[in-house]
Amino acid sequence: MLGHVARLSKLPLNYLQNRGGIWTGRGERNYKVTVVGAEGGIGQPLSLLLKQNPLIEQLALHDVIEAKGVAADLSHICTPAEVSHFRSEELLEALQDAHVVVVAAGLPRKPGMSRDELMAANASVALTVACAVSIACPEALLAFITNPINAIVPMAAEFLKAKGVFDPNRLFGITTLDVVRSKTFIGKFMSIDPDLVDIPVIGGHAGITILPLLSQCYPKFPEAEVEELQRLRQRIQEAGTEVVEAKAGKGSATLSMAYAGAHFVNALLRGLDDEEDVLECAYVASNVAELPFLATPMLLGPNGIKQNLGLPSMNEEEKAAFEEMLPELRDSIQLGIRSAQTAMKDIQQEDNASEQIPTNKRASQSE
Ligand SMILES: NC(=O)c1ccc[n+]([C@@H]2O[C@H](COP(=O)([O-])OP(=O)(O)OC[C@H]3O[C@@H](n4cnc5c(N)ncnc54)[C@H](O)[C@@H]3O)[C@@H](O)[C@H]2O)c1
Ligand SMILES: O=C(O)C[C@H](O)C(=O)O
Repeated sequence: MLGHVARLSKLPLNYLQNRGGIWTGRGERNYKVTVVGAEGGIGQPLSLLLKQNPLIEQLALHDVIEAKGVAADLSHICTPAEVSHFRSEELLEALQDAHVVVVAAGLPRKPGMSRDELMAANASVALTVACAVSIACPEALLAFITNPINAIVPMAAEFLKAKGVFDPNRLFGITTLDVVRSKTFIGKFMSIDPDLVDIPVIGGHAGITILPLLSQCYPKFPEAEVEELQRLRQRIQEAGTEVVEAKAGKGSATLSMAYAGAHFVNALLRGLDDEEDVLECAYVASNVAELPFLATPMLLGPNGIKQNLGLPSMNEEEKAAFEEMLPELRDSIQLGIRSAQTAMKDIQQEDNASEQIPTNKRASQSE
């Protein structure tokens, strides 16, 4: 027991100020946040948590399912954020003037599915949002929860590039849940408050691409058997599947994801608010390693990413695990880029086809 006290006593004096409780912003600015997929398993609790964020002045809810009831319900909570709701066809209005757009729209996994298998259903959802953002609020910070994160973010980037509005500092895949889980499982392992645990999680957001760097954990691990650490890492990597299986066909993590999403959105807002030292891990466009997208720690600021802190130190075993996951991550990135290119080709073909229809027929078709 005293070993833990000794380790805790090595924490810096300002450590408590930096703890990861959800709301730590100074609340000096008022922001608009749009939640896309607000009616869903994640969207509803995420919106509940965001309604309590003092940095948010306007909380816009959008879903293809009418979000009127959820909006009315949330609007009775005695916090300043004004809640509005938008119907399926009102996405652009929902996004108008948004500072942060968080996307929780799309299908969740069922037992036995990989995240990449969700691409068939979720690519078009994510492209729709990326497209609307490029029109309504190209300067907003755009953060995807929608799976497969490893492919969705590269796809959105490719699409935004084609639209001429891609800013690598403003596009994020939210991997905070991997950090939240790491803190929780490590806290339990060390018998300490999980919020005291600080650990970088790099790579991506699926299986072995989720790489918690246990060697960089603070507080440092007690002398643990290598096998014990490997078991801990595997549990973090498979935690999503643990929830999918426990829910037995009724979806994937929603409440813990809402917590993680609300934490990440708050970090983005604190960055916009120019708060110092806002440090998070996220999956972003990157040139810190050989792959063009990677989750690493970064500092957030008024324009999104202020500084990508790059690859943390790794021990030999972690370096090997990092190398081992690169091919899988590369495949997902390519899947994303290909999906964007195919979608853009399809859109172009449709445009060309409609241009070839004589004007009088086009008019009668649109009637
Ligand atoms: N990044 C992560 O760590 C993480 C964690 C958990 C879940 N997820 C992913 O989040 C996504 C949502 O999960 P969920 O459990 O909330 O699913 P859900 O089915 O409960 O909710 C999804 C919501 O999105 C809405 N929606 C679908 N298409 C839309 C569109 N085009 N525009 C607006 N809204 C649309 C649906 O109507 C629904 O309300 C899934 O893809 C899941 O895999 C990611
Ligand atoms: O596992 C899933 O499909 C959902 C999410 O990515 C998670 O990690 O919980």
